[in-house]
Amino acid sequence: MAHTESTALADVSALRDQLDLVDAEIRALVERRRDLSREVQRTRMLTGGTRTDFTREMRVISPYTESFGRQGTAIAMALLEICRGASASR
Ligand SMILES: O=C(O)C(=O)C[C@]1(C(=O)O)C=C[C@@H](O)C=C1
Repeated sequence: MAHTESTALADVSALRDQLDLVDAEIRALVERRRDLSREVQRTRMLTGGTRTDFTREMRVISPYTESFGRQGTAIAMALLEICRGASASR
């Protein structure tokens, strides 16, 4: 059955509501990831280690690249930057 224009607009609106919910879930997951990541970083630094572990970062990035290609790499790198904090330099 063909959609009328108003039905199509209502469908788009309902789908956008779902997208908004998914985006909110993603932001909550990023915050949770950041908290866990900072706990690991704090623990490592308390025992004399560095804030960053680039070998681990490569392992974090790899599955994102496998799933989403170049954009996956970019997502993973942005996530790591958020989780490290802007001031992290080592
Ligand atoms: O897994 C660690 O060792 C972390 O410190 C967490 C994390 C991450 O957010 O995934 C953050 C910084 C490190 O450079 C590597 C990974």
